[in-house]
This record gives sequence, structure tokens and C-alpha cells, in this order.
Amino acid sequence: MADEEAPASKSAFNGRDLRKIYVTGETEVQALRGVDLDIAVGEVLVLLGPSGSGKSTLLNIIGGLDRATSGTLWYRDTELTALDDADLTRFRRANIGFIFQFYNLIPSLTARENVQLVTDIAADPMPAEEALERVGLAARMDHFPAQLSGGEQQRVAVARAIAKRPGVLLCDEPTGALDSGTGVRVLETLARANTELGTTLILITHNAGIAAMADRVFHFLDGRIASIVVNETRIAAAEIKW
Ligand SMILES: Nc1ncnc2c1ncn2[C@@H]1O[C@H](COP(=O)(O)OP(=O)(O)OP(=O)(O)O)[C@@H](O)[C@H]1O
Repeated sequence: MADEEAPASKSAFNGRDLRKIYVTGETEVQALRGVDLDIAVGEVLVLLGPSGSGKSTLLNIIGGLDRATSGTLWYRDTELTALDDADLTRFRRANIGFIFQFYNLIPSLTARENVQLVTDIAADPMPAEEALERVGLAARMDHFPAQLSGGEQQRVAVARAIAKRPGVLLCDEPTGALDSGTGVRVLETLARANTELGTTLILITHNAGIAAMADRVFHFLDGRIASIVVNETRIAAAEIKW
């Protein structure tokens, strides 16, 4: 809306009364029932909550993969809810890195080539080699996904996501398929992106232990943020166990 002022510039995301209704045939599912949020630039935020409570729906809307049915959402000084599809895609490409539970690497390409797919088309990327070094895979650049462990493949996915220097990393269960030791190494690479590159980090997990590395934790229930916990101190990813 033209007469609405952009929220304070230190906000990464500012959302008001976000609602999402999925319609399938005659069935309506209210996935988000009025979410207000304010996420600071450089914040580490963890989203916790039962299955079906709306976490992925919110993450997808924040990342421009999906649209709210109603409500307003800003990213810095851009109102995402006012963008057309082409501009929303441009926003997503320029600002968002995604990491999902399954790594979505291309099996016929090496780690370096998987990252280069992104660096070839980004506006101001870091070299693929630097991204892979940042996740501790300097020695594995020319390996194919099948030659890497699950945790290493996920770190390639992190390298791919950070290589374009996105303002925001959105992670949906990034350690869901990994054991504790391997998962912690993935979390460490995400935490490093936050501290060294200033990337805002938003992470969905079912693992309450991971919440300790966040500045704040949003607890979802039934399509709403039921409570917000502020962590006075953030613990290092390396200290997390499950
Ligand atoms: N594309 C879709 N079409 C119809 N309903 C959907 C769709 N995506 C999600 N839903 C429904 O919206 C609700 C919220 O789903 P969402 O995936 O956001 O929950 P979640 O908290 O991320 O769950 P999980 O932890 O299991 O991933 C659920 O009832 C889900 O079934």
C-alpha cells in the first residue's frame, strides 16, 4: 500500500496478520491464522512446533516460494506482498538461500559444479571454492555427491546457498536426516555464515536442543506463533547434542 511506511530498516522481515488458507477441492486448511513477526537483520531464529502447525508454510512465504492469502510482509524496504510473480522471483534469487532436509544436489555434478550452478548466475557471488572452504570441504571439491557422506552433502548444499551471499538463509529441517555429530557440523557452517557474513538465519527443527543456538525461538501452535522465547545467551553450535 502506497501510504504504508516501510518498517524500521534494521528489520529483515516484518509481517502483519499473515494468513494462509490452502483450498483442496471442498476442503480448506487454515495453515496460518494471523501471524505477526519482526525479524532483525543478522538474527538467528528457530521455529519449533508440532507437525502441521504452519512452520514450513511461513518459511515458504518469507522466502517468496509461496504467497500469503492475506496480510502484509516486508523484507527491509520492499513489500513482498505487493510484488508480482516476476518481482517475487527476483527477490528470492537475490536475497534468499534455501537449505532443505534432503540436499537436492545434482548427482552427475561434482561439489564444485553444484555450487557453480548458483555462482554462474548470481550478481555478486563468492567463488565456489571459497564457499566450499567455508563449509570445510576444500579437500572434497571434485567429489560427486555419491562419494560424500550425508553430512558432507548437506554442507555442499550450505555452500551452494551461501555462495551468492544471500541476506537470509532459510533452513527447513537441515539436520533432519543426520546423526548428532554430523548435524552439529552442518549447524556450525550455518552459524559461521551468520557471524562471518551477517546472514539472517531462520531454521525449522523438531529438535528442541537446536533452539539453544538461536537469539529467539518462535513456538508454533495451530497456525499461530503461540510464544516467543528470547535466549539471553546463544550457545555455540558445537556445544549442541542430541
Ligand atoms: N500445499 C498444500 N496444500 C494443502 N494443505 C497444505 C499444503 N501445505 C501445507 N498444508 C497444510 O497446512 C498445514 C500447515 O503445514 P506446514 O507444512 O506449514 O506445517 P509444519 O509445521 O511445517 O509441519 P511439519 O513439521 O510436519 O513440516 C498442515 O495442515 C498441512 O497439511
